[in-house]
Amino acid sequence: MVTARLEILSITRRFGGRPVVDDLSLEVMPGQVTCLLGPSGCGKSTALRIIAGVDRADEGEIRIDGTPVAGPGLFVPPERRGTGLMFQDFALFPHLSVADNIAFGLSGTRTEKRLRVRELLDKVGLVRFLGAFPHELSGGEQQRVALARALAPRPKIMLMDEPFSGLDNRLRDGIRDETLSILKDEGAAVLLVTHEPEEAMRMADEIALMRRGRIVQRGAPYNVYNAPVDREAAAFFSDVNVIRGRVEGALTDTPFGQFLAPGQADGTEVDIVIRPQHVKIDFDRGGQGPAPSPEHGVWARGIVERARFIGKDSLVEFRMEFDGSQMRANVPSVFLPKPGTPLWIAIRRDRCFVFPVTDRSPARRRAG
Ligand SMILES: Nc1ncnc2c1ncn2[C@@H]1O[C@H](COP(=O)(O)OP(=O)(O)OP(=O)(O)O)[C@@H](O)[C@H]1O
Repeated sequence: MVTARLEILSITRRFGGRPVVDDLSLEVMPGQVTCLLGPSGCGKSTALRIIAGVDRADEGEIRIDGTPVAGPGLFVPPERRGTGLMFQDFALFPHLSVADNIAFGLSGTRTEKRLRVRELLDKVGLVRFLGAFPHELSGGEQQRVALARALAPRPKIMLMDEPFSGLDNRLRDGIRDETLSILKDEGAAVLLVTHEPEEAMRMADEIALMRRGRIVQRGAPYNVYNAPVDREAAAFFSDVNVIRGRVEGALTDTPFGQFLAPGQADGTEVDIVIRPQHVKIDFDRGGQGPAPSPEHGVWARGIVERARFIGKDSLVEFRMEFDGSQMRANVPSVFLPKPGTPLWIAIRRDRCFVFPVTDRSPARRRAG
């Protein structure tokens, strides 16, 4: 069995008595990218800072290649942990050339250093900037130099905190892909902190979804997106429709007919959650209903309240005839029906998630 490069064992960090990182455990294997994903303030950066060794946990242990580097009575300083760091403000040293910036943390002979700098600049496609100074480079180019600098000493673990957030939107996708391929090439274990689900899905082999200091779900991006643990996890990745119902005999009534709520006791309130991109719509055909198409699922009638153009899609909002609840559909080809238009809406049961309502579930939105 391959040993995990990075093992985080039950770390807790409190500020003013409040646990900001709360009994968090995680491991990252060599060559794997794990994204610590969560909303602002959930404790991601604090966790990363503890792993880097720039902060200390109150409890728990950290191991690198099986060797403890932090734990009760033990603290290995950051520079001896063999980790590469890349933070949001990846400031390069302004008075050093690109080559000297990259060579900064390197040991070895001058020739060895020169070769490594050259190899990395080749990887990030910036050999021509070898002698340039940071202010002569664009934001994207500086970011690539920062990556080269972090990778230069061949860290076994790369810790990255929102490394792309300072970049222009148009640059970001390209640089993310390029960074990913360089990281894979170097074989480092990567832990990347982000609050953007798209970034995590694009970069990660594994997503660790974090909330209020804890990891609530871990898995491949596909699984975390398609099998969320609860309503909040589903809603973190996209806007969601929520149909609230009460269970009677393992069934709950919805505008789309009865839904199974297996394992839920009578009287339990449940939320049926579906993403707007999984909602289909069809015309009313003079009151005759939609054309039968079992692949689209179960149908219900709604009245258009609003339709908005949102780039390549449009977002259509409905009020359901059944109970006045609201639903939204993302329609891929731009389609802007007028308010008041009756339309049919279909959802597939296998695209819906059913969760019992908890104290934290906001109430269903109602029209009017
Ligand atoms: N040194 C500190 N002293 C007191 N509170 C702190 C300290 N560092 C962080 N916190 C608090 O801990 C919480 C988590 O902060 P952290 O930066 O880890 O969150 P985050 O998930 O990385 O958020 P963001 O994405 O906004 O950076 C916040 O409420 C923050 O105010």
